[in-house]
Amino acid sequence: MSPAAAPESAIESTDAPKRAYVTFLAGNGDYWKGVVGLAKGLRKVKAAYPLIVAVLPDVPEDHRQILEYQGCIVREIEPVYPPANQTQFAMAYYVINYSKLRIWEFVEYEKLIYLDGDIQVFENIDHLFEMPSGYFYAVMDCFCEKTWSNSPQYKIGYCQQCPDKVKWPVEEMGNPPPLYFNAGFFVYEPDLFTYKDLLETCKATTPTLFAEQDFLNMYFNDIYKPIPPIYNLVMAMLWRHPENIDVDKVKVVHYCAAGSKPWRYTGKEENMEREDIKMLVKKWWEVYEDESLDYQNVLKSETKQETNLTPLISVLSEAEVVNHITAPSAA
Ligand SMILES: O=c1ccn([C@@H]2O[C@H](COP(=O)(O)OP(=O)(O)O[C@H]3O[C@H](CO)[C@H](O)[C@H](O)[C@H]3O)[C@@H](O)[C@H]2O)c(=O)[nH]1
Ligand SMILES: O[C@H]1[C@H](O)[C@@H](O)[C@H](O)[C@@H](O)[C@H]1O
Ligand SMILES: [Mn+2]
Repeated sequence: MSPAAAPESAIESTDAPKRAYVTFLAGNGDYWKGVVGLAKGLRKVKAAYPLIVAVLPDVPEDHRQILEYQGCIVREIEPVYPPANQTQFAMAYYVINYSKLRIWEFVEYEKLIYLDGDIQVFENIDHLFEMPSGYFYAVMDCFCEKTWSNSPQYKIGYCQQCPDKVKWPVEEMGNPPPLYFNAGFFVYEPDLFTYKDLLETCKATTPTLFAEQDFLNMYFNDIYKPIPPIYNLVMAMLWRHPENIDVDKVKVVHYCAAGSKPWRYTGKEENMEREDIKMLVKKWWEVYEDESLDYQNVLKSETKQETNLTPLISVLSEAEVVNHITAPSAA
């Protein structure tokens, strides 16, 4: 059995709607470590669905092999570039993220949950697939960090996380901006019409500060439904809006604050010496380093269990009591 094929076969054996988790990987840097951590985290919480990694052509073969070894389904996607000579309006660092739009093409899946590679899942979130279809689900962002300093929200001191603290100046500026989500985590439905329309609309849209995140916010504004911050803890929430967060209830952590990526963490950057941050970085490392969560080790221990059960199963099936379905657990 090839390591990459197993998770898919696990769900092919049922009539359940096809679902998966999906992340995105670009370049030959160290983000693959985040993806390995994520694959192991999903396994730890016994996610029922596999992890697809949408990779750009510049991801080296040895990194792809590591991901397959971890049970991921690796799928190459073509890069998407925003209109030429307009890229100076978006942060260069974010430009590759437009390629994320390709994941609307994965129509053999009915519903997918997208997660950034710098996200970790600490509790099972399969139930999010059960939310009504027809919407785009994601967590509301926070506007208080310096990354937002060029935005009107930041200049006014307005944040949608506490809209009554500094009120939006309706008289001068009109209605407050629509709710805005962080695009590191979302629940969506792939669809070819939407896919083509996303690409065409993107071509005709001037890139802005947060690149595809701004674009997705604009595009899905009508069907956006906020979900609680426990499904994508944007780290700055811990010091900007502690009253909105109960860190013990958080299921999904997004290591997005400057200096917080666990595999690069030094503790030197602003806020990084906080106890809650240290604790979350430590929790990420515990998953990443846990060899019992390596896909190959999980396969081996499952095979062992099956071998132990074989005599009992064959007696039972002779009596036509059981149907022996050998579907390995997913992810
Ligand atoms: O060299 C890189 C850079 C990024 N990525 C992938 O792209 C994702 C997004 O990059 P970051 O996580 O570093 O970015 P942030 O979390 O700071 O960015 C946020 O804003 C971005 C705007 O482009 C995206 O919307 C992103 O999903 C959202 O979480 C990564 O997780 C990873 O999956 C790579 O694979 N290699
Ligand atoms: O996508 C960005 C990014 O993740 C930043 O680190 C964060 O400050 C923002 O709130 C977010 O919108
Ligand atoms: Mn991220």
